[in-house]
Amino acid sequence: MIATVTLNPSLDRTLRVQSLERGEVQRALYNHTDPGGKGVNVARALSAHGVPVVTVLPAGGTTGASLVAGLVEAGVDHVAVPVQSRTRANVSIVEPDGTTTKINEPGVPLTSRELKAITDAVIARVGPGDWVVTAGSIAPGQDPEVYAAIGRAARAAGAHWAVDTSGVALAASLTARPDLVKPNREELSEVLGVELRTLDDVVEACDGLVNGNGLTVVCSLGPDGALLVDRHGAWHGTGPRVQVENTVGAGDALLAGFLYGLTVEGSAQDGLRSGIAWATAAVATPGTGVPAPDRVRPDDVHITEAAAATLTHLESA
Ligand SMILES: Nc1ncnc2c1ncn2[C@@H]1O[C@H](COP(=O)(O)OP(=O)(O)OP(=O)(O)O)[C@@H](O)[C@H]1O
Ligand SMILES: O=P(O)(O)OC[C@@]1(O)O[C@H](CO)[C@@H](O)[C@@H]1O
Repeated sequence: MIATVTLNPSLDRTLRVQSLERGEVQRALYNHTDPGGKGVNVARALSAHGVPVVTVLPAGGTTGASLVAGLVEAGVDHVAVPVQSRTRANVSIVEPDGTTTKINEPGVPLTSRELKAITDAVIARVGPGDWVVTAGSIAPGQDPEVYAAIGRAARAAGAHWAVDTSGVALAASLTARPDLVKPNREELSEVLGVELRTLDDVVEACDGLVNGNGLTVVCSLGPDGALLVDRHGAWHGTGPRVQVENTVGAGDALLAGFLYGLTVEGSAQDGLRSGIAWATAAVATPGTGVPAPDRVRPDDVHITEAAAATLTHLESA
């Protein structure tokens, strides 16, 4: 069983425009609403691939009700803890070449009673060998330790803990020793306070985390693919070139695919391969894309030992 937790989920609204003009009234060519938030997306992707998963989230107001309705419609097992504050709604504006402008609301901090209900719901669903994924931002004013506290409770229950968050919540999580962390390059750079221009820089930064804490790092690099670093080595993987529709949620598809490869197929390298295959399918899907199983092509993913690929300048740097 995999349980995902998103403390600041969102109802994701995607609008497609011909080209984004600041200060103009524009007509959308297309609009789409998805349940969103990083842990929610990880669960949507795993559920679409038949992996036993439950997603735990706070839900409030009409946006929360719409998010939950989307999970029901998609058949995603969930525990929605009722909260006082309205669930945020985030907006993505997508142009035909895939350029995406995203505006995320800050969200509202959860009360300690709401947090306890969420933690209790997670711990009730996991046991030894299961995974708990804590993912997404926390609202301004929320204690940065919240994900670390859930991670510690998960570990005490015998589960593994994966984290995908940013800023102070990521820093606090790292000190609590997760089993797996999935930053993107900017998040890694920010939390370590170092510039990461080349693949070599990223390998070195991930290595530092692995050596200090014994964890596994999957660092996503946008169009440059992703890097896996663990106690056994470092591998860089890239997917085939695809027509980019929308990159929102690509990192979540990467993490979901990684957990699928690790837990169903058996190794971290399998995880890197399926993670990149799922992420590639997600970027080719409109909206906050869930990679459809029939669009996932793990055989098209190219993986090399990172030692052989070092000093490559990152396209996205
Ligand atoms: N433009 C792109 N072309 C091809 N693949 C991409 C592109 N952008 C992202 N990907 C794939 O998606 C994965 C995750 O992307 P990215 O690094 O943008 O994650 P992220 O910043 O965590 O995303 P998000 O927070 O929106 O979920 C990459 O490792 C790569 O495999
Ligand atoms: O504001 P956060 O929590 O950092 O990110 C939230 C979010 O951008 O992440 C998902 C994509 O990864 C979207 O579904 C959602 O809108």
